[in-house]
Amino acid sequence: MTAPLRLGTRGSTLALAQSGHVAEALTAATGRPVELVEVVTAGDRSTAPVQRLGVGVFVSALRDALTAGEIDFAVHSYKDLPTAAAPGLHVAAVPPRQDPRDALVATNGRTLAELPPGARVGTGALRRIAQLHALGMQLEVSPIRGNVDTRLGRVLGPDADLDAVVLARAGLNRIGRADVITETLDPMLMLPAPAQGALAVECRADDQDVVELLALLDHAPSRAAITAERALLATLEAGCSAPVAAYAVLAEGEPTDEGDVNQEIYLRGAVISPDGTRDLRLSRTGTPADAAEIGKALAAELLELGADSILGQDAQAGPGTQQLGSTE
Ligand SMILES: NCc1[nH]cc(CCC(=O)O)c1CC(=O)O
Repeated sequence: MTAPLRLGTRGSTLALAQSGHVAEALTAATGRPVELVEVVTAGDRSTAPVQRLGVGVFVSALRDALTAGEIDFAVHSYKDLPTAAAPGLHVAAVPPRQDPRDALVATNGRTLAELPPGARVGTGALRRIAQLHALGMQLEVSPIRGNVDTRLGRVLGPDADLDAVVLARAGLNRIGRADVITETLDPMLMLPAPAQGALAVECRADDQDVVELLALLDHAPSRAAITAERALLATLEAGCSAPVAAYAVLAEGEPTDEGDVNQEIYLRGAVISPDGTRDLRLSRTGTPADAAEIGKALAAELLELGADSILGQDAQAGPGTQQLGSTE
């Protein structure tokens, strides 16, 4: 009998759901048993705002366990991965992406448009705070954090103190709570975080057996979309901490003269000041093979229009808004 592959995971409901899902898919594809190994990260132990901690805190303990050989692979929410490459590690699979959109969970079944001026909306991510302000609806946006259940409790629990929260639809789907969503937000209004809804399955780069097994779970269109979104983020990120959003979709483009089907990638990106008063949004189209170049080119266009001054403005806002990883 083959020894089970060890999959390192955080202990949160969301992480366990994601890891369990990948474990099942891998066993189905390879026949290899997978064992879950729980790893406690600094992010799980702390209650400080994620903006201050940086999302890297959720990731580093898993990466340390990988490097030390305590586990064979790990599953991350891709949007929580810093854009800097991790030495010696390799994202061997990007499984089919879940719904990347953000979702509103409001009291009394309300949609965003039904929230009155002064309504209290909770969210932790600067990207969401900025876009909520940019709507000009006089919403009172309060920073919240905690796991998905904690955040839902701010609206649905006995001690509810908010009118609504904004969360990733993918997270709610994965823990079986999509039923509480009162509106799925249009990406034109609430552009998702780069790589939202996607998973990164990571292992040691030199662990050839595991690299090959995990590659069976890779979904090329999802990887192309994430590549474009993260190239945009990485290009804008140089020392920045401002809200950056990006969303790429793959679609069938115009057929070639020979009648071949042509895949096209459509990337939309945004940089918004935290108070919502400066809001740059652009898009760009190309072929999936050029995903990274499209992301870089769109970032360059945003910088040309002044994204750097929005990013710089935010960097001067003080330690409370300093970021160490992505803005989520
Ligand atoms: N911010 C934390 C986080 N990291 C990943 C998800 C779930 C969605 C995903 O996998 O992209 C969430 C929750 C959320 O943003 O509401």
